[in-house]
Formats: sequence, C-alpha cells, structure tokens
Amino acid sequence: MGRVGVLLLNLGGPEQLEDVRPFLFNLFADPEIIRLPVPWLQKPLAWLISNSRAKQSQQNYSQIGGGSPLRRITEQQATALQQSLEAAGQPADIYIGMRYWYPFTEEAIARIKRDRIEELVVLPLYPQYSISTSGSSFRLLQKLWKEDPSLESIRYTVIPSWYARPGYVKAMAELIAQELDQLPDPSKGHVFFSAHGVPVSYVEENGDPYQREIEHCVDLIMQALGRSNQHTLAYQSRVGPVEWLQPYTEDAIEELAEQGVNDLVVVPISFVSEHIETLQEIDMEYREIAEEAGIETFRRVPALNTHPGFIDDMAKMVMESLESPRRLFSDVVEPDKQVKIYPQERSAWGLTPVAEVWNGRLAMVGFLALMVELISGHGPLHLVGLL
Ligand SMILES: C=CC1=C(C)c2cc3[nH]c(cc4nc(cc5[nH]c(cc1n2)c(C)c5CCC(=O)O)C(CCC(=O)O)=C4C)c(C)c3C=C
Ligand SMILES: [Fe+2]
Ligand SMILES: [Fe+2]
Repeated sequence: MGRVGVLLLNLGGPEQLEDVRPFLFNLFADPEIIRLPVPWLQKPLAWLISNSRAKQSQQNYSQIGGGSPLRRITEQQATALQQSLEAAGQPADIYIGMRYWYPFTEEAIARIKRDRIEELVVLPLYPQYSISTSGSSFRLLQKLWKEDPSLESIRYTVIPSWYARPGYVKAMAELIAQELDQLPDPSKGHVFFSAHGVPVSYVEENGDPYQREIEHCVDLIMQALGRSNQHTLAYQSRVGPVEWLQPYTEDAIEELAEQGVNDLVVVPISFVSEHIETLQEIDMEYREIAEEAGIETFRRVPALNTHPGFIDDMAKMVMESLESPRRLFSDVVEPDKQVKIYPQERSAWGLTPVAEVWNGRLAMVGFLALMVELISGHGPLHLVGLL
C-alpha cells in the first residue's frame, strides 16, 4: 500500500473574538447552510447575517474563554488517531480540514499533495450525516478535485457516517453510565439526548438522513447502556425563524420538569468534541432553564474528545475502509434507500424569510427592507429572528 493519509473533516471555530465575524461569514456564505436561488445574493446576505449575529455570538464565545476549543481538541484527536494507527501496524499521516475556519480544507489538501499521499481516507468527525455538515465538506472536496486534475492520482475513499460503530456506541454508553452513577438514585436519572438541530426542510424536502441517523444512534446507545432509565431526544441550537426539528431542547426540558423529572443527564449526541454548544449552550443556557423549571440535578455527559475506546475504534474503521471498495464523493448515497443525497434540484426554501421573499419575486423589496431594518435597529420583517 502506498503512503496513507487520513483527512479529518470538521466545522472549525473562531479561536479569538476577532475571528467570530469572519467565521460566521464563511458559515452563512455556504449554500449548504443557506441556499438561495441566485448565487449573487449569497455573499451580501452572509455579510448581513454575520454582522448582525456577531455581537451575540462573541458574547457566547467570551463566556467560554474567548474562542472555540475545537481546533485544539481536533488536533489532539488527530495525534491520538495517528498513534493508535501506528500501534496497530498502519502508519498514516493525519490531516485536519475545517469547513469554516483554520486549518481550512483547502490547506489540508495542499499538504496532502505536497506529502504525496497515495491512499486517502476521508473521515468526517460528525458521527451522523447531514447535508449541512459532512455533506457540505464532501461537496467542497468534490469541487477541489474537479478544479485540480492532479488530485486524480490520489486513491481516496469516503466514510459518510459512522454512528453505528461499536466502539463509539460503547464509549458513549460508558460515559452516560458514569454520569448516571453520580446521581443519588441512578435508576431515576432521565437520559436526555440533545442533538444539534437542522431545519425541517432539510429532512422533508431534501432527504437529509440526519434525523433518522440520530434516532437510530440514540437507540443503539440506549441498547448498549442496557439500563431501564427513561430517555428523551430533543434538538438544540436553532438559528433563524423557520421550523427546525422538534422537540426543541428548551421545551423538552421544561416539559420533563412539569412531569416531575428531577434528575437530568444531558448527552450531546451530534459532535465528538467539546465546543460552544456543549460548554456554553448546554452547560450555561440549558442548565439555567432546567434549574428555573425545577430540575434538581443537571449533569452533562462529557464529549468523547480523545476517549481511547473511541479513538481505537476510529483507527479500526480507517484500516477497514482501506481494505473495502472505494467510495467516491459522487457516490456517497443515502445508506438505507440508496437515494442520492445530492439531488440536482435541491432547494432549501423557507430557510430564511429573505429567500421566501425572493421566492415571491419581491427580493429587492425584502433586501431593502432588511437594510432599513438593520440600520434603524428594528423594522417590519420577522427576520429579526435571525439577527
Ligand atoms: C452535527 C452538528 C451540526 C449541525 C447539524 C449543524 C447545522 C447547522 N448549524 C448552523 C449554524 C451555526 N452553527 C454554528 C456553530 C456550530 N455548529 C456546529 C455543529 C453543527 N451545525 C458546531 C460544532 C458549532 C460550533 C463550533 C465552535 O465554535 O465551537 C454557528 C456559530 C455559533 C453561533 O453563533 O451560534 C452557527 C450560526 C446552521 C444554520 C445549521 C443547519 C442548517
Ligand atoms: Fe451549527
Ligand atoms: Fe449551532
């Protein structure tokens, strides 16, 4: 086998407060996050939303030390994976390609070329597939491959999602058990899975397998846990005024409190590193909501980070995928129904009111109204929700 590389894909996060605005711009300029029918509106809209959201977002990041720990933790995961592969007799170079911040995916590909990697495993650090996460990174890679014919010489294979890996499921169950066992009565702890949400339109109109994979993942973890505790799945981190997957985490917490639940063990389920949505949103915002609603104990299961059982299972997965038939970006298909997950005519209508307004051929009016709203601080549009 030629020289082996593993490309870890992740979202990326601002490392300092000055990074927040350009990071948000990159995020909202991604058509997999907000899809507009006319490409030229994408950047102005990304500019508007990133500017108006930056302050709130900076406040959140300043509560967790002024930046995201994502790069540091992803680097630790890369080192641990490299060591685990080495110990298993499969030396490999590990690269990190972030979607919206440094080290960008483009930089990783430049290094992979420079190092003359011959066999490449493309491994997203999202256990479940979503169009908005792994899908966005795969689409970017596909574009880079089209633009640079010299990349053709790299034999690559893609792992679309891996939430059913036994080592991952077992590690999650272990971490949950550890938190439950800290409760006065472990059997009364309510296991509360909080997944990052996506707009409903992703799942219903675009066939995003995300919700199904999340639900299946929760079932597998509960089976591995093998206890009779009650559990709930809810979705967090909604952005903007459109409908996202339900129930929303804050509503579900309040409902459980009303039903008399006293002890919550919250499990972040869609991400394997600590990040702003565990450290700030769950640990601070949702904790406060829970306490106000009358929940007595609120414990959060730590993210896997470099959990050895998890890392060793990732190494195993890399080795298995090197032995398996290749999967190209173009044939990353929906696992169950074998439906392409990138339908040609995919739209995400309803993602922003601006897009809806455009849909009604009133884009300019909407756009101008938005400007007025931004400049004046308030206005007629319900876009306020996004800002
Ligand atoms: C599997 C995980 C994730 C999904 C699905 C996802 C979809 C998604 N996210 C946004 C908007 C934002 N996401 C932001 C940060 C962020 N998102 C994820 C993961 C998923 N996103 C992570 C891990 C992070 C944090 C990285 C870090 O800095 O620690 C942000 C910025 C933060 C903020 O201002 O709240 C936004 C905005 C959308 C619109 C979306 C689906 C369409
Ligand atoms: Fe996100
Ligand atoms: Fe988010």
